[in-house]
Amino acid sequence: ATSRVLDRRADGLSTALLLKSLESTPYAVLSRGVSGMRGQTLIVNLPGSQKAVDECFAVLEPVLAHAVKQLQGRIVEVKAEHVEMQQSAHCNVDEAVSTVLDSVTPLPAETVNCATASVLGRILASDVIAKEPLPPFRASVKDGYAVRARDGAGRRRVVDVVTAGDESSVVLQAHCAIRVSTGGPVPSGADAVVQVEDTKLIESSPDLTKELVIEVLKPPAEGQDIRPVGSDIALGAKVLDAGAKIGPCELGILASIGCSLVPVHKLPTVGVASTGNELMEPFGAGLGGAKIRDSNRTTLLAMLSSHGFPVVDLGIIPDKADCLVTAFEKAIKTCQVIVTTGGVSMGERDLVKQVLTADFNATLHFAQVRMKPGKPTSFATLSVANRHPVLFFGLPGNPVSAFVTANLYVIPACRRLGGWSAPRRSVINVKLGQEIGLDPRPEYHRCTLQWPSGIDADVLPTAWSTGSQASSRLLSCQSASGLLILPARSDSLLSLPAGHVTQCMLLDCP
Ligand SMILES: Nc1nc2c(c(=O)[nH]1)N[C@H]1C(S)=C(S)[C@@H](COP(=O)(O)OP(=O)(O)OC[C@H]3O[C@@H](n4cnc5c(N)ncnc54)[C@H](O)[C@@H]3O)O[C@H]1N2
Ligand code: MOO
Repeated sequence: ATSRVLDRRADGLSTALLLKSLESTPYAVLSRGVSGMRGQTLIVNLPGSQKAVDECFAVLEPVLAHAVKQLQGRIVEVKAEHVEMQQSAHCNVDEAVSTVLDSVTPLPAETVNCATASVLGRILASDVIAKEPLPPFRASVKDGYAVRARDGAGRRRVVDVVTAGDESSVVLQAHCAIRVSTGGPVPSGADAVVQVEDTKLIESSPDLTKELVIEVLKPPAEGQDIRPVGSDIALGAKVLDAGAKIGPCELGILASIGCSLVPVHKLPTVGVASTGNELMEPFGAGLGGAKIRDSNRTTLLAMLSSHGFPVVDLGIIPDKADCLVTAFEKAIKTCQVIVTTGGVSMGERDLVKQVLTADFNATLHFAQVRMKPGKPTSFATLSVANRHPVLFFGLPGNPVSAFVTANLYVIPACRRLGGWSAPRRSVINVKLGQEIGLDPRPEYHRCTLQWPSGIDADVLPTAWSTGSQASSRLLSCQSASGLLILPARSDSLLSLPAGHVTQCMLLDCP
């Protein structure tokens, strides 16, 4: 009977009540209770016995207030509660990175002309097949003489000279030789090249400008010092795999077979904004009042550019909801990734998450990570019609926290969008050069690395702390080549001793 009066069923609620009842009696499977809404009224069927009602009500009670707000359309409060719930759920760094990467798929491919635009660092979206062989002709490996192997050792008449870039019109006859140079074509009729060191000049022209007769000192083998057509790259061979990153050599391979148009994954455009009423432009006039210079935007724009991603400077956004809304609306039009710093912690002006969830209906995936620095790091995705979802990183305002979390989350996410199959930062083992005290949170401790000299494979790089690790002290990142991944302090582990082997995320290589 209840089903007939419901506008909308709430089967999750009925299932939760059923599971509770099943703890007491297997007959609960026979329950026909339903739940749902009619207008602004929540209707719930509870079981018959008083004991069962008590048990089921205990399940209902914690969600009742939230359900009523939802029914009454108090959307802002409902969203704030969602944010709060997600905030209270700390995740660890690995879970957070996985959450980010699991919600990102590579951007589609575009064809780029590498003769006119840079494709360095881009990821190939499909295999590259050679449409030309290399070498395109039989090429000599040596400076010497093209000969017929079956003529053996002995004297040869020099009938022509071919330098690299030239072709000979002469077809080589028995007991003749044609002078060839490294990389030049081997004339037809010849099946071996004898390097000049294995020959002796017997006779020159009277003016000494031409070689007339030489002697081959050792009998040549067929094919000797000749690179057959396609011996380096065969026609139709796969030269680069989909997923390969284009570096200098890959670019050279494309050049060597004349492949100018390459399908690569698009790069995300990353917008970077700083939020905070206290911020002023960094390189402007002198400071006044309680203002500070905005350094985060400079750091993050430089970091993203140095990783090859196109960036948009979204400026400084004041701590006002309508300013954030306007700035995000504009940024969403051009950026696949939006990075803000500041305004994600517990302050009354920390509005970023509320604006994203309440005004943009973004999905907030996490808002707290068990790490130092970077605890209030937030990640949300926004669905946009007919487009890749927009990724939103609300990084903490502290300059070190912003730097570390951008390295940990933003760079891998941008890489995955750009087609990287293994976008995480590289982690290696290092040996501590000094004792390092532990923080109550797992810490990403900035360090310099001293690389071992010599060839002892067992010697690890030695890591040295960059000093005070305060989240506000950007000097701790200066010259840092890695982040030591340190465990949280416990009663039994207050510090790690010098010589301890620990993991280190490398900052100055992939
Ligand atoms: N009650 C609590 N307060 C704070 C908590 C907490 O859990 N409970 N967490 C602390 C942690 S950890 C961090 S990290 C910060 C992050 O807070 P926000 O992301 O909200 O950042 P702001 O409060 O806006 O700024 C923090 C700090 O950084 C300076 N800042 C901000 N933007 C810039 C910039 N673009 N360039 C240079 N410096 C910047 C800002 O002036 C503040 O000093 O919250 C703690 N508080
Ligand atoms: O986590 Mo905060 O980033 O310590 O400073």
